[in-house]
Amino acid sequence: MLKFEHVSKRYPDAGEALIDVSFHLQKGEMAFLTGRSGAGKSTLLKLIAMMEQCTRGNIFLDGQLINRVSERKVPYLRRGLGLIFQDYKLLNDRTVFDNVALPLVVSGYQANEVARRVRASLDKVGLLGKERKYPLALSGGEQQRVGIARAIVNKPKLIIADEPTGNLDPDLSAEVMHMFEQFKQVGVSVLIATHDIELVHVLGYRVLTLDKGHLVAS
Ligand SMILES: Nc1ncnc2c1ncn2[C@@H]1O[C@H](COP(=O)(O)OP(=O)(O)OP(=O)(O)O)[C@@H](O)[C@H]1O
Repeated sequence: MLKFEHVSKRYPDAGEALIDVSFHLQKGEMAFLTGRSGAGKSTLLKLIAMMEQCTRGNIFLDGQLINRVSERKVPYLRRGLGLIFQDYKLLNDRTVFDNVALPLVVSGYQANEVARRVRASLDKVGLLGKERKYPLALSGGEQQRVGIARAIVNKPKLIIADEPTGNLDPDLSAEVMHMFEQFKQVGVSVLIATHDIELVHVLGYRVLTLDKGHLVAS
């Protein structure tokens, strides 16, 4: 599903953020990405999200080479990805429904299909009754679930999450992880960057560890 082959990334005027990173994440596999601050976790996720380009190596997403794709193709390829962020990145002047609907509207879906899919996504994260609320009227855990509903509404094959539980207490973090496990069970691959070593060990999934840009455990 996701394959890194000897991937390196150097930012202009900065050192190497990733050095010769290779790994393969299978369909329906869930893994954590850990490492100290500055180890390169966010950089690795940005390469997958096509927000940055690697300087060496190849990255395959579902068999397609995604480094060096033309700008025109990026929105199309991103539809196969669900992106989740620590700070939710919701539009606070739009309702929960509109936030979740956004990727579908951008993709040009008909209104009735949008409504059907948004409700299905909100149902999966347990927020069906909150469609008309605005994000700031929700708790942090609920806002993150809106972010998750938005990430899955396009039925992605791979979910990547950058510190998704960073702002949540342990109970809510466990709840969010449980949701990821449910996606995994229906064949979605999930890669989660986190500092929360305790949570990683409790759950017992594969751990990819970065140290100063090198993948030291996978
Ligand atoms: N846009 C950028 N321009 C220049 N250097 C950058 C940029 N983004 C990251 N870096 C550098 O690349 C290295 C890896 O950073 P990255 O953000 O990927 O690490 P991280 O493991 O996600 O850290 P954190 O846990 O603090 O988010 C760091 O040395 C950082 O300063």
